[in-house]
Order: sequence, then structure tokens, then C-alpha cells
Amino acid sequence: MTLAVLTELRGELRLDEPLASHTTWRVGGPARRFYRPADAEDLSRFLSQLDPEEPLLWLGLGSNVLIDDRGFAGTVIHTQGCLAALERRGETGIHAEAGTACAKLARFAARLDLVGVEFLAGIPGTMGGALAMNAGAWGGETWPHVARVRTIDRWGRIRERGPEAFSVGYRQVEGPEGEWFLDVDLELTPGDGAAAMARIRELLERRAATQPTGLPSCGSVFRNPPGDHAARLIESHGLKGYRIGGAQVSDKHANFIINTGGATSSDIACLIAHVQDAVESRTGIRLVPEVRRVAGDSA
Ligand SMILES: Cc1cc2nc3c(=O)[nH]c(=O)nc-3n(C[C@H](O)[C@H](O)[C@H](O)COP(=O)(O)OP(=O)(O)OC[C@H]3O[C@@H](n4cnc5c(N)ncnc54)[C@H](O)[C@@H]3O)c2cc1C
Ligand SMILES: NC(=O)C1=CN([C@@H]2O[C@H](COP(=O)(O)OP(=O)(O)OC[C@H]3O[C@@H](n4cnc5c(N)ncnc54)[C@H](OP(=O)(O)O)[C@@H]3O)[C@@H](O)[C@H]2O)C=CC1
Ligand SMILES: C=C(O[C@H]1[C@H](O)[C@@H](CO)O[C@H](OP(=O)(O)OP(=O)(O)OC[C@H]2O[C@@H](n3ccc(=O)[nH]c3=O)[C@H](O)[C@@H]2O)[C@@H]1NC(C)=O)C(=O)O
Repeated sequence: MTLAVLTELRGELRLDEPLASHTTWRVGGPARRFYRPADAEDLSRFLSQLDPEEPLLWLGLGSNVLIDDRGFAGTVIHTQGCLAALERRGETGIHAEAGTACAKLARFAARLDLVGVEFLAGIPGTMGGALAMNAGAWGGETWPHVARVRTIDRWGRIRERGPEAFSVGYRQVEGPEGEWFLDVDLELTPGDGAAAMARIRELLERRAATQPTGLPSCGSVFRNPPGDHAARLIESHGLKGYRIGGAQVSDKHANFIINTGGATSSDIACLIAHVQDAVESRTGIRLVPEVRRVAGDSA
């Protein structure tokens, strides 16, 4: 792609942008190109001008990605804090663009006396990331509340799709190839907003009591295996506090890996592999990462 062909853009294009400052693990090398769109139309125009071979990476808050120390040899589309329109639609609907913070949406819903998405308040991330991961906590998940989404493909074409176009499971979403989430319409239940706000506070307290929320992490590193908890398996193998370089299995929650300061992506990747090997050698269970690895040269 030659930069000269990009015309009439209103967003912000950065070159060699360090991705460590756009991930909650605070690791990851530079992105060759990093684009913050002004709005959906601007994003569509940007994508329509890209080389079809250009590797693309969609990034929200970066709270579930492990980006290679060598960075990303392609273009990052950064939605967090831009593409962040949030509004009521009808009596029980909420429309949110992909870059809207989950925490913001949870409180917005409660203020409208709409209930069911309180669990989103403690999930650091964007609605785009929540749709891609089917983010969930405390018995709630993202997709049961989705009425429709709009997607955008690498040529900038926008489509509206219903939930039936996606196969959704525990921390897993599969949909039409080569489309990313632009925005979502949620359909919520009318209820008691004050009670929803109280539940948000209660869930945040529970989370602070059980998870190392103030330290750089990506939340749970592994999915829970059927009928068990990854944290229990990791703790029972004496791995709490185990470290490689600057990466450490949290003493507070065994399924969290903390960047204690100065960790590299490679330290974290080595620790993930060590935990997998240790647990598998004694139980036969190979833990499956929930976090998504981004290699230096792929999307
Ligand atoms: C302290 C902490 C607590 C956490 N607790 C929870 C929890 O309770 N429950 C839970 O489910 N998760 C939890 N997480 C993990 C993480 O917050 C969620 O997975 C969140 O949904 C990721 O959102 P994001 O915007 O940061 O996505 P990113 O990390 O930026 O991206 C995640 C994946 O989604 C893709 N993606 C991002 N935006 C889009 C888009 N618009 N369209 C298509 N694909 C896209 C990315 O390419 C990437 O593959 C926690 C993380 C931390 C750090
Ligand atoms: N960001 C990170 O690196 C990490 C965050 N966390 C925790 O995850 C949760 C969500 O984090 P994140 O996604 O970064 O979102 P933020 O905490 O930045 O919140 C996003 C938006 O939600 C609204 N909001 C948040 N808290 C309140 C509040 N108490 N009252 C009213 N509105 C609020 C604000 O909207 P407005 O713009 O209208 O003020 C804010 O800009 C928080 O509990 C945070 O502590 C945990 C680990 C890492
Ligand atoms: C943080 C994430 O999501 C979290 C989500 O916040 C919480 C709350 O609903 O439930 C899941 O954690 P989790 O299964 O570890 O839940 P917790 O309640 O913390 O722990 C479950 C059980 O694991 C055991 N446990 C937990 C922590 C620990 O250090 N050691 C341990 O043995 C305990 O028996 C505990 O009862 C999600 N993780 C996954 C992989 O499903 C994330 O996905 O990033």
C-alpha cells in the first residue's frame, strides 16, 4: 500500500505506533500503520483505499490480545474512544458503536432503567471486543442481548446482520469471514435502574476481591475446561507466583498473568506455554488460551 493513495480521510493515521500503550498487558511492538477513524463513513473510505493484501488487525482496548514484541506488520484499526456513539433506540433498545466502553454502556443502560447488562461494567474493553469474544461474567454474556449488528469488510462495505448469522458459544464467536463489528443494537429488559446500579457496584466489589484488577493483565489467560476452573488447576500445581522474566502468575488469581513491569510479549508467551505443559503433564488437560495471539506478520 502506498500512503499517497489514501485521500479525503478525516481520521488519524499514525506510523510505527507502539502497541504496548494500546494493550492492558502493556506489551507489543509497533504497528506499521495505526488508524483511528473519525466515524463509520470515514472508516469505510479508509478501508476501500487499502491494498486488499494488507494485513488488518482490529483493536479495541487491547484487553484480550498478546501482541508480538516485533509488532504488527500491517494496519491496526483502533476503535477505542473513537467510533464510540452510544444512544437509546426506542423504549428498550441501545445502539452502541464498536469503540464504546463496556463499562460506559452498563451504566448508560442502568440509568435508562434497562437491565441485564450489569456484568459488562467490570469488563475492561469495547463493545466490538465484547462481540468478538462473547464477553461474559457472573452468568451474563454479550450475545443474548444482541438484536442486530452492522459489520464492515476490508473493502469498506457495510452489512446489517442478525444474531442468527453467528455461531456463539463460551468465549467463542464465529461469523461471516472477513467482517468486523461496526456497531450493535442491543434489546434489553425494562427494570429497576437503581437496583441495576447497586448490582454493578456489588459485581465490581466481587471482582476487586478476587481478581488483580489494578495490575496490567489480560484477565483470564485460559478458558475454563468443561466442568473445572483453569485457576484451580494452575493453583493446585503450585504455579501461583511463578515467573518468567517480568511475567508472573498472579498470587491473587491463578488464571491471571501479570506484567510486573518490564515484561516482554515473549516472557508472557513462555509463561503461558510453561503453565500449559505443567498442567498437562499431571492432568492430561491442555489449557486453551482465551487471549488471542497476534504474530508479527499476521492479522
Ligand atoms: C482485568 C481484566 C478483567 C477481565 N474480565 C473479563 C471478564 O470478566 N469476562 C470476559 O469475557 N473478559 C474479561 N476480560 C478480557 C477482555 O476484557 C474481554 O475479552 C474484552 O471483551 C476484550 O475487549 P477489547 O475491546 O479490549 O478487545 P481487544 O483485546 O482489543 O480484541 C480482542 C479480540 O477481538 C477482536 N476485535 C476487537 N474489536 C473488534 C471489532 N470491532 N470487530 C471484530 N473483532 C474485533 C480483536 O481483533 C481481537 O481478536 C478481562 C480483561 C482484563 C484485563
Ligand atoms: N483500562 C484498563 O487498562 C483496565 C481497566 N480495568 C477495570 O475495568 C473496568 C472498565 O475499564 P475500562 O474499559 O478501561 O473503562 P473505564 O473505567 O475507562 O470506563 C469507561 C467509561 O465508562 C464510564 N464509567 C466508568 N466508571 C464509571 C463510574 N464509576 N461512573 C460513571 N461512569 C463510569 C466513563 O464514561 P464517561 O466517559 O462518560 O465518564 C468512562 O469513560 C474498570 O473497573 C477498570 O478499573 C481493569 C484492568 C485494566
Ligand atoms: C476474567 C475473565 O472472566 C472470568 C469472570 O470474570 C469470572 C466471574 O464471572 O468467571 C470466570 O473466572 P473463574 O472461572 O476463574 O471464576 P472465579 O470465580 O474467579 O474462580 C472460580 C473458582 O476457581 C478457583 N480458583 C480461583 C482463583 C484461584 O487463584 N485459585 C482457584 O483455585 C476457586 O475454586 C473458585 O471458586 C471468568 N473466566 C473464564 C475463563 O471464564 C476473563 O474472561 O478474562
